[in-house]
Amino acid sequence: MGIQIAPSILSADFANLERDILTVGGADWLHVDVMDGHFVPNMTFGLPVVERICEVSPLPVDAHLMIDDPDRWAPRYAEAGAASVTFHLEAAHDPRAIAADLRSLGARASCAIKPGTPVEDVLPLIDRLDMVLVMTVEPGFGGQSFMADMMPKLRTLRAAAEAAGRDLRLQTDGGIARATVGTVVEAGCDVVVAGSAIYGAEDRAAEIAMLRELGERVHHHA
Ligand SMILES: O=C(CO)[C@H](O)[C@H](O)COP(=O)(O)O
Ligand SMILES: [Fe+2]
Repeated sequence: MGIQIAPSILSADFANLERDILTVGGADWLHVDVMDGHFVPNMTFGLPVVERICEVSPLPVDAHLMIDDPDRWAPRYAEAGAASVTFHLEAAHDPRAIAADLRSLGARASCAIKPGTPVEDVLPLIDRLDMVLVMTVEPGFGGQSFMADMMPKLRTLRAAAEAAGRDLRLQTDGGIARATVGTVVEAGCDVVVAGSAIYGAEDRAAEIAMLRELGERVHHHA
């Protein structure tokens, strides 16, 4: 299996979302950041907008929910059409129940941890999850610097998934660009989110291809 690229529309032009969604069609997922102004100090959009994004996107939608009360809201994003739904462990009351709800709605279940959250907190859940997101910035904003000190979390998760015989995807989000994609893939990441690196590029399709190539080079040797 190769690596997957997930452009984050946080760095798109929100007045021209459909146009900007269509410029990243060569990727694998469309990464959609939902922020509620409570769990993170920033707001984006909610269910009605994500529902329309799912209708116009040629790529499967990877919803990253930076919101309080995912127990209540995460299943709604699966119903809205997201193929993968990531909730934050720090906000979840019953993460196992959320994961089960998402899967029963036909979505992939994914759990994210913030930089300050130990990887040990998510390890007991990996048999219920399709993906774990290791944040490589504090969630809330695009364009921040990559935190290389999160790489041990990826190594621990990759080893635990292998030991359990689990086909677990590992995603990283925040500060990923040409200079850092090899670092995350080498540590075990196979789903790479990039916002400013892709949307800030003059040729977005070429940037996606470049990130994929740089990641694959490391992936095959890892
Ligand atoms: O979840 C996020 C921020 O909380 C975004 O997905 C992330 O910001 C991507 O942007 P960049 O690649 O510019 O760091
Ligand atoms: Fe994100």
